[in-house]
Amino acid sequence: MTERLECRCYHNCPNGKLNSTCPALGKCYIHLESVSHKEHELRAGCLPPHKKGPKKSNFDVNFSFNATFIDQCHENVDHNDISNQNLKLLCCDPVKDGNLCNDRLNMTPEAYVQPPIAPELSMAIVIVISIGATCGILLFGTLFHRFYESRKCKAKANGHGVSDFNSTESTRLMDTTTGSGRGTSNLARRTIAKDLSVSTQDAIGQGRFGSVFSGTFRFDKVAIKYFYPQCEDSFQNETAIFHKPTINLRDEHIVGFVASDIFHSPQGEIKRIIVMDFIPAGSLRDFMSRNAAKIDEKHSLKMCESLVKGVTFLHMEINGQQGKESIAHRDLSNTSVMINPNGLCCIGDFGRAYARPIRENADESNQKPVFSREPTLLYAPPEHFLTRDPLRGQTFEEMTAADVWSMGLLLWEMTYIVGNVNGYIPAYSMETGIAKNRNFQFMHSLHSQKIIPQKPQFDILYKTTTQCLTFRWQDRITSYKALKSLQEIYSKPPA
Ligand SMILES: Nc1ncnc2c1ncn2[C@@H]1O[C@H](COP(=O)(O)OP(=O)(O)OP(=O)(O)O)[C@@H](O)[C@H]1O
Repeated sequence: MTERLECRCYHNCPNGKLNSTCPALGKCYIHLESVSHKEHELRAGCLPPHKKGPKKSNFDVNFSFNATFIDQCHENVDHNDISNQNLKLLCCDPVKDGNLCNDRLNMTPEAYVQPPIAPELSMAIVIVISIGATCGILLFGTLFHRFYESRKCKAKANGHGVSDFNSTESTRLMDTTTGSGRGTSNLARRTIAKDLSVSTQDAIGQGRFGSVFSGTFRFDKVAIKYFYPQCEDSFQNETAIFHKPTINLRDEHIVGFVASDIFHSPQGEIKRIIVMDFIPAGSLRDFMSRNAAKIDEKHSLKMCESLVKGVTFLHMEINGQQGKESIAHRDLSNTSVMINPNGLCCIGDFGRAYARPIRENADESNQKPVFSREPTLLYAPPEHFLTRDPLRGQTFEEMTAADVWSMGLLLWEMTYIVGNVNGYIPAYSMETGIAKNRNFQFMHSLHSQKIIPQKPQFDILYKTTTQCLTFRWQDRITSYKALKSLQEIYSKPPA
């Protein structure tokens, strides 16, 4: 009785089993394919009997195996046909080599060869890389442009290149109106647009970051600040502060925020506006320049107290539903403080402000991000020029101490004006002369001399003022302490 010969089969058995045997009609094979460096797939099974003739012989489809492999196991095989270098096939003849001969075939995987990339795939990779490179160049270009624009903004902020009111920028802003002459014309076309009207004639002033117009919003008189396109970060910062749900800045000492908006002008330019309460008397500088002779001791003290109250309110963290985060203003000056109809100070311009999140630890080492916008140099504290590393962020305590310095200079201005026949004298004017000279280098050399403004005639607040004007920020009193000192002074009966 002749023995019925079989081959070992893995993954390719006629009975569908994983590991079994199959009837050996021809040769037995093992087949190892390396899928990667680590993964190798072993198959084994029976090949159909070899037939001479066309390469792709009609063998039993039950084996579902590629005819190319059959040829490799017979004498007429062309081994150069094997295109896949990660594939190895060995055969044995069960008639000569014995039953289940492929069990004894030994095959180890060879070093995995990275298969060549198909031309379509390489084309796809080339396209993806080209698109990526183009996007990268465009992105770089955009970033460079924005960096350049923000440098321009900073240059303006430092007092270089601030155009006067007939500048191109102003003209462009005016172009956004219908230009119908007197009367109002609608500027904003979206969200707040239907309620806002502004006249081309009603320009109030111009700062480093935008131009201010007066207008009406839902029948209330408002001031509308149009930010220069390159000063987007100031607009974003101010808008973010007023829109933060954790900050409620409704207070008599803060300029009321009405709305902010971004829209396209009819010329397609992007306009960023902040609408705020209109303050008829304008800034502290405007008010003191126009009313120097009228400011007496009583009014001076009221103005000083209201400023200190405003700064204390900003610095204070208030818990509860109507609470607020601690805010450092970081750009207090004679133009960011306004004078309300009661003749009291209210603080505006939050383009450089920083709000400390309520739960944040007051840890001094907790450095805040560096802001690109420069403060108003005259009111910036000495450390801004002498010791600060511009690449290093500040702690929140340094920021509030900087506010206290600026507040000290404003207290000095509001007391120095009393009885001063020369009218309004901004801080350090005697020392720095013409305003145009006040660049960074100038302020650096001024503060290197450790000069603080001289004692005014009306000197009741001078002690508190000097406690705000210490050269080491760590030695300055807090705004709250300044408020307490002022209230103590006011409570004393006149001598
Ligand atoms: N809410 C307002 N009501 C009335 N006038 C305002 C109001 N806000 C600003 N102004 C006027 O517009 C001027 C320009 O204000 P803006 O805030 O643009 O710049 P600034 O504070 O003067 O200077 P900078 O922004 O460069 O520090 C002010 O000096 C003030 O006269």
